Parts: sequence; C-alpha cells; structure tokens
Amino acid sequence: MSIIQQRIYLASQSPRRRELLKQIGVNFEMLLLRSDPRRNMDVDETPHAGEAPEDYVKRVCLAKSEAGFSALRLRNLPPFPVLAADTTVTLDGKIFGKPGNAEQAAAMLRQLSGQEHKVLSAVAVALGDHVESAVSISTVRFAPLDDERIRRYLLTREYIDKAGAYAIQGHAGAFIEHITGSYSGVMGLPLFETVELLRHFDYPVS
Ligand SMILES: Cc1cn([C@H]2C[C@H](O)[C@@H](COP(=O)(O)OP(=O)(O)OP(=O)(O)O)O2)c(=O)[nH]c1=O
Repeated sequence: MSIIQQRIYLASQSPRRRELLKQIGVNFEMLLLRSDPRRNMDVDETPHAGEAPEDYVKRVCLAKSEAGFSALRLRNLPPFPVLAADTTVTLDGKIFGKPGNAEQAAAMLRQLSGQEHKVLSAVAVALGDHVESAVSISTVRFAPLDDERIRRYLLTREYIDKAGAYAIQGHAGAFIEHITGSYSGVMGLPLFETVELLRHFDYPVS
C-alpha cells in the first residue's frame, strides 16, 4: 500500500513557480535554500564546456532538488518530497541564462529578434534516494524587434531575473508570434510534467 504524501516543499526563490503551483492547487511549503546560513549547497549553475542545453538544465534542476532534500535533513524537517525546477533559453546551441545587466539583456533580445528559440524547463522531485525529473521543451518564435522596441522593453525591467531576458507572462508576450510546447514551461514550471512527477510520489493532484 502506498503512503499518501500530503505535503511537498518547493525549493525555489521564483515567484512564478509559486504562482504556477498554486494555480493547480498544490499544497506546498517554501524551502528557501539560500537563506540557510548552515548550508553550503550552492548549486553550480555554470554550463560545463560542451554541455548540451538539455543536459545542463536537467543537471542544475536535479542538483537543486537534491540540495533541497539535504536542507530538510539539516533542519530536521519532516521528509516530504522536494520539488525544484530550472529554465533556460537556447538558440543555436548557445545557453542564455539570466542577463547580468541591461546591456546583456539587450544583446540577448537582439539575438532572439525574428528567430525561433527553445525554452527548456526541467522539473525534479527528490525524496531521499528516490529522485525523478522531466524536461519540457518549447519552441518560441519572436517577431523582429528593432532597437527602439528593445529599449522600451528594457524600461519595464521585466528582463531582470529571467532566462533569455524576457518573460512570456509580461510585456514580452507581445513579441511572440508562435509557440509550441508548454506556456507554463516557458514561464518556469511545466505543469503537465510536474503533476505526472508528483503522482509518482503519491502526491494527490486532482
Ligand atoms: C523565458 C522565461 C523565463 N522566466 C523565468 C523563470 C525562472 O524564474 C527564471 C529562470 O531562472 P532559474 O535559474 O530557472 O530559476 P530562479 O533562479 O528564478 O529560481 P530558483 O530559486 O527556482 O532557482 O526565468 C519567466 O518568468 N518567464 C519567461 O518567459
């Protein structure tokens, strides 16, 4: 007989992931790894040389969920499943993480302009040695963006903290001519894959 898990932890600082989980009625608690002074579990988010984008996003996501589960142990919290995610944008094999400043954001948006890119979102759940993950891949085609449009977008500051320097759920929604895949995945947490994984951990999702 399987045990029904009534609670999960979300190991994420991302407000988008919180919103998306709430949207589907998942009962979760936040696990803010970076706020734990005892931990030295910073996840290595630097792409390794020659690492394929899909391998990269999966590796980082698994590392976040495993670091999250270790943090539970350190804090003597009850061992419920820990969910984590990672999102990256990729164009021509290049990985676009979060821009460090407005110039980097502008450079990313100029490259995405008029092109089709992929958004990879990995989700992972860890409960001790039981760790599972899935990757959602979406294709997004941007309209051509001239410098003036990019300049105005940067003024919204919505590029901050977003992979690829844009947020589909904000003003950049108007840049998108076409998308195939998962809207929630582009936003940071692919809900279909998330629910599938949670079921494997006996978490009841309607
Ligand atoms: C492409 C895109 C990304 N994003 C966001 C989702 C992620 O929060 C962020 C990518 O960064 P991540 O490194 O995946 O996550 P994070 O650092 O924000 O949060 P965590 O604590 O879980 O590691 O980009 C959007 O909100 N909308 C979009 O359209």
